[in-house]
Amino acid sequence: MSQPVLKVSNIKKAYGAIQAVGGVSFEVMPGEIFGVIGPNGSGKTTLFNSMLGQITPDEGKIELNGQDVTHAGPLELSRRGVGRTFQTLQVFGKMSVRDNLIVAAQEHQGSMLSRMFAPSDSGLGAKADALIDQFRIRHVADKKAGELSYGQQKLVDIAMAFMSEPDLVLLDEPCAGVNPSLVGGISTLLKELNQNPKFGKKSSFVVIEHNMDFVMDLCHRIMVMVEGQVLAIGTPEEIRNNKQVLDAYLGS
Ligand SMILES: Nc1ncnc2c1ncn2[C@@H]1O[C@H](COP(=O)(O)OP(=O)(O)OP(=O)(O)O)[C@@H](O)[C@H]1O
Repeated sequence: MSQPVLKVSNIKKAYGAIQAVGGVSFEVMPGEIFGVIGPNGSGKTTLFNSMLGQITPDEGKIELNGQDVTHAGPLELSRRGVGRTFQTLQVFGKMSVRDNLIVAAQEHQGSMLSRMFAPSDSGLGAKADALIDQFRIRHVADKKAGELSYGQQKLVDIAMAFMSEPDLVLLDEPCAGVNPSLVGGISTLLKELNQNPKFGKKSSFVVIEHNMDFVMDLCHRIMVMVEGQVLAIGTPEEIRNNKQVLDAYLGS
């Protein structure tokens, strides 16, 4: 059996008396799309921020491809192959869509100094163009990102995470604020990126999302969190039919 891309073991994080995450463990396998759901305040964001090096857990271990990254910061994690999208848009509104993608990859590649001496786009333009086609945003590639609709900006935001050819992409509410008519398109796109990656390298995804239809349709396995604990991990079918999940979350 292959090694997990991500292995999270007994992560705990408290804020004063609030145990935001109270001992969470799971594994994400290569090529897997793993969903994290749970009611507001169940600890999803705290867990995500631990995996992204933005907060240090009080206890537990996080391993990426078998390496301990529990204390790695966001930049180191990015260099080790972790891409991310944010709940709120991170695009530069005054820059073109294409330049946003190029800058996202440069951020990943190195320091300001190394970038100053690098050729203008270091071959990243071709990569940006490939993603622009895959994301079907060619018609807006030269427009300022700030002039695009929110849904289109969200697509640019997601594409930015794929510029660094990540092993693992953490998607924080990719459907938040997106017009329901676009949600199906995002799901199709993510499945396509998972099955037929543009750069010949399969990524695993961890997705936090409140839109249940989207999660059930997209994810191979889903983890349900309640009050900082794992209530269940299973396939969409198993989660849909789990009585505890229905009582604690889906049925509410
Ligand atoms: N920086 C912080 N300081 C104090 N308490 C916090 C902090 N961040 C989160 N919490 C608390 O930890 C608990 C878990 O919050 P968290 O944001 O991780 O949940 P969540 O599942 O992501 O919620 P949502 O779905 O609303 O984003 C909540 O009780 C929250 O109030």
